[in-house]
Order: sequence, then structure tokens, then C-alpha cells
Amino acid sequence: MTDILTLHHVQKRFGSQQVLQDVDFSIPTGSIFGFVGENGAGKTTTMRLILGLEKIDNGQIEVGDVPVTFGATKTNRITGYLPDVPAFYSYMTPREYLNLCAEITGIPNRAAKITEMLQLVGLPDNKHRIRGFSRGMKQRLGIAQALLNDPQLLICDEPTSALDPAGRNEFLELLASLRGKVTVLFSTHILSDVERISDRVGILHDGRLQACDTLTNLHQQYGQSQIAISFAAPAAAQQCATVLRPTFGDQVTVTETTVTLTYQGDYTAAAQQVLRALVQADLTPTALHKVDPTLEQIFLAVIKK
Ligand SMILES: Nc1ncnc2c1ncn2[C@@H]1O[C@H](COP(=O)(O)OP(=O)(O)OP(=O)(O)O)[C@@H](O)[C@H]1O
Repeated sequence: MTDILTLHHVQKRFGSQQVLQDVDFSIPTGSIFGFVGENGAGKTTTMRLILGLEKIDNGQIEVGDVPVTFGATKTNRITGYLPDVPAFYSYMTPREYLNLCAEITGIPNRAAKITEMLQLVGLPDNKHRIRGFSRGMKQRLGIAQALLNDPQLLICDEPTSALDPAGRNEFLELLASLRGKVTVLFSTHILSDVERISDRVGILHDGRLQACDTLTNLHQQYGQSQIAISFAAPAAAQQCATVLRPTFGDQVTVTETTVTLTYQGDYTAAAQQVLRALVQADLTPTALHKVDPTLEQIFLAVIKK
């Protein structure tokens, strides 16, 4: 099996609101999939459909080649879920809490499995109660819980949004460490998190997955090629823009001391044109560099389409 999860033309409506028009994508086994979209785009709804927590109006979802059915938990045996706001019994220690979860779900060899999970997520195995945990620690406990049943697919709904930069960093490293062992689908608004760890990115907009590909392919398809030229003073930047505009027109913009040029085609050809123009105008930049498109630019380009 190459794809652990497939959505076939999924539609979902709440009352008169058609939230998902036609969502159609699959996730290769073992990869990390970043799921992005504006507020209300339908990311949580999609995840809840995958978990069988909402009824699909039309279309089909398969997890591990098994169709998901509303209310049934067959596919959830191979799926782990970290909701956006995980709830815990805060008076328990992490071991007590995981033990309770493992007991409810009938996990064999509980004690050893819990030790393994606590080590994996880097939580102390001591008498400290969950109530004293930071948000980052709680998210890691949530992952330990979601991984208890050795799922093949792990679904995380905005797992980093409440974390500070250090907590986010640790959490992303934890997710990245699962690559190849568990397929991860995570939603987020933090596009730099997606750029950091995702193998593939899906952009949900207007009820459809408008783009779904590797970051490299998305860069090629949607990314604008840019060159940034910096100067010591704003006047030199303005002068540079003036000499570049006859060739590059309104693709030249100036912010303070930096000129940004958007070009089509080959970087070398564009950079050589810029350098020749600078030499002719006797302008010396403090820096000139190729700007790689960010996922934010790609996201904006995709949702404007
Ligand atoms: N049970 C429900 N009943 C009615 N409307 C709902 C229900 N669940 C979600 N919606 C609506 O569906 C739309 C999509 O919501 P959803 O939570 O899936 O979006 P999202 O992409 O996860 O948003 P966010 O990034 O803000 O979490 C929203 O307009 C929401 O109000």
C-alpha cells in the first residue's frame, strides 16, 4: 500500500453552508502532511470526517484501504488523534493518565508501552501531576496518548498554535522524528512549521484542496522568483529601481534600502542583467541575493487563483 489515507471527492454541508465542495487527495504512507487553510476553511471538519466523527454527505474516505464509516471505529484502530484542545485529568500523573487510556482501549503490555511512550515524547516518569505541566508538555502527553495504540496514521489539529517558540520547536522535532514510522497529518496556521517538517502540503480553500504537492513542486508552480538588492542608503536603492525599471517595469519594488525584483525564467540571466545595470549606473550594493519563495507567498498565490 502506498497511500495510507485517501479522500475521494468528499463533500460536507452544515445547514446551508457547503463547507467541503470536493476534497480529493491522498497521503503517502510514512510521510508528514501539512494541512493549511484560512480560518473556517474546513480543516477540522475534514479531520473529523477522517475519524468518522462526522457524516460524509458525498464521496468516500479510506484509511489503510478500509472505508471510513460515520460512528464506527474500525479505521480508528490504526488512527491516532490529537485534538486542538486535548483534555486531561489534571490530578493524575502522566503514567496514571496513559494507563487509564490504555486500559479503556485494551492495549496489551501497558506498563512497558507507557514507559516507551513517555521516553519517546520526553516526559518525566515521576509523581508530577499534569496540572503543573506547561502547554508544550501537555501537547507531548497528547501525542503519547495518540500513539499508544501504535497507529499508522496520526492526525493532529493545530498542535503548535498554543505553544511558545521553544515549545513549538520541541514539538515539531517530535513530529519530525516520527517520519517513516507513522504517517502524520497536521493542520496549522503557522506556515513556517509546515515548511520545516512537511513532505507534502495541502492548501484547502473554497471547499477544495486547491494545491497538494511537495514543497519543491509548489515552489516551482506558484513561487515567484525574486532577487533582493540592498544598499547602504535609501537614495541608492531608489536610483537602482530607476535604472532597473526600463527592463523590468513594475516588477521592481523598493522598501527603504532594499530593491526587490520579481523575474521570470532563469536566475543567472536575470542576475546578470541586474549586475550590468548596476555597473553602468556606478551603483554598488551591500548585498544581492536570490530570494526563495516562502510558503506564505505560495499560499497567497494559491488562494487568489
Ligand atoms: N457542527 C457544525 N455545525 C455547523 N457548522 C459547523 C460545524 N462544524 C463546523 N462548522 C462550520 O464549518 C466551517 C468550517 O469549520 P472548520 O472548523 O472545519 O474550519 P477550520 O479550517 O478548521 O477553521 P480554523 O482554522 O478556524 O480552526 C466553519 O464555518 C464552521 O463554522
